[in-house]
Amino acid sequence: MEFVSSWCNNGVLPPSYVHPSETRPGNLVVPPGTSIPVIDFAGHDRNQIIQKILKAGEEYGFFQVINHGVSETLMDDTMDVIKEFHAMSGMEKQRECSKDPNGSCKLYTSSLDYPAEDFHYWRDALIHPCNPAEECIKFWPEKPTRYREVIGAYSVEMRKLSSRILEIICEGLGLEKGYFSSDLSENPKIIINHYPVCPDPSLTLGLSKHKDPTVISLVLQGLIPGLQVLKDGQWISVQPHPHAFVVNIGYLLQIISNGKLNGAEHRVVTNRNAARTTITYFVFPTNESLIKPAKVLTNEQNPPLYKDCKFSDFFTAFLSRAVEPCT
Ligand SMILES: O=C(O)CCC(=O)C(=O)O
Ligand SMILES: [Fe+2]
Repeated sequence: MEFVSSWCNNGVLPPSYVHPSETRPGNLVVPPGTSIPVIDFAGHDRNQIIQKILKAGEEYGFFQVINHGVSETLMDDTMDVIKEFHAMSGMEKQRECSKDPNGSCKLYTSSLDYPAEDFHYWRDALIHPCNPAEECIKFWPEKPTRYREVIGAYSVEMRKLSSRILEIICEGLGLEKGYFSSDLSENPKIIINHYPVCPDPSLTLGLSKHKDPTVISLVLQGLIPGLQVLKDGQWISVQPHPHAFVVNIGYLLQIISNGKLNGAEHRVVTNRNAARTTITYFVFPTNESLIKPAKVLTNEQNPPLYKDCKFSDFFTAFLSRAVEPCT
């Protein structure tokens, strides 16, 4: 199993990457008009921001934030470092991701279960934990030389920004203060996706339709489009917005909000002219966390739509592609 980036320059899309006609993107032109809300954190008062986030979470399960307080220099440095990482040779990447005997840094191609796939995905990826920093960072890559410094600083900022967004959602949903600043957000992970230039984007995918198994996810997607969200049965593109973060309601928040917020399905299409590299901060709970609809959001008229379930069980069901775990 070789990384796509190691052989993609031969200009051929191997048959195992050609997806069936029902799931391949085909026509890559997505309908204009419906666009994912862009929320300006500096432009509104707190109540307006709460309302905008809740509305976007209900209607799209996605929104973008601008003027979020994260330094643009750090965002640019992060983009540079992740591109440099994926530009290294396969052997070098393997070596830099093998420092933990327990395998906490996972480098892979397509999905975590390549041998079981019917069709492969046009992407290489690295995922690793980022909290607590002092336990994780010593296993991260040391090449590119600034990896630990930059991704370490980036993780700190993502923890702050995700907590801020979750506090807003907490208040908007009427949950008790600090609901998410608990075991529900204690095990965040960084995932770095790389989608090389692809000879025929109409036939393949970078990532198939999925919901994230997270509370929320924060994506830095750079300037190359590729991320699409399923809205009312149609794929719409998440238009790149310089220095914005794309925020995505995960399936866990859909459960906790008892279906009020929508863990939206999304996918990634590839690009014929430009490679795309993205970094996502996944807000994950600890394995022992109990995932369940918040009590204040259920009553006789609104019975719980999901069963209580331990995060580790949810995740196992999710990986086995159970369509709606915890129902
Ligand atoms: O690369 C992207 O734009 C999104 C990646 C994503 O959806 C994921 O890693 O779950
Ligand atoms: Fe995702």
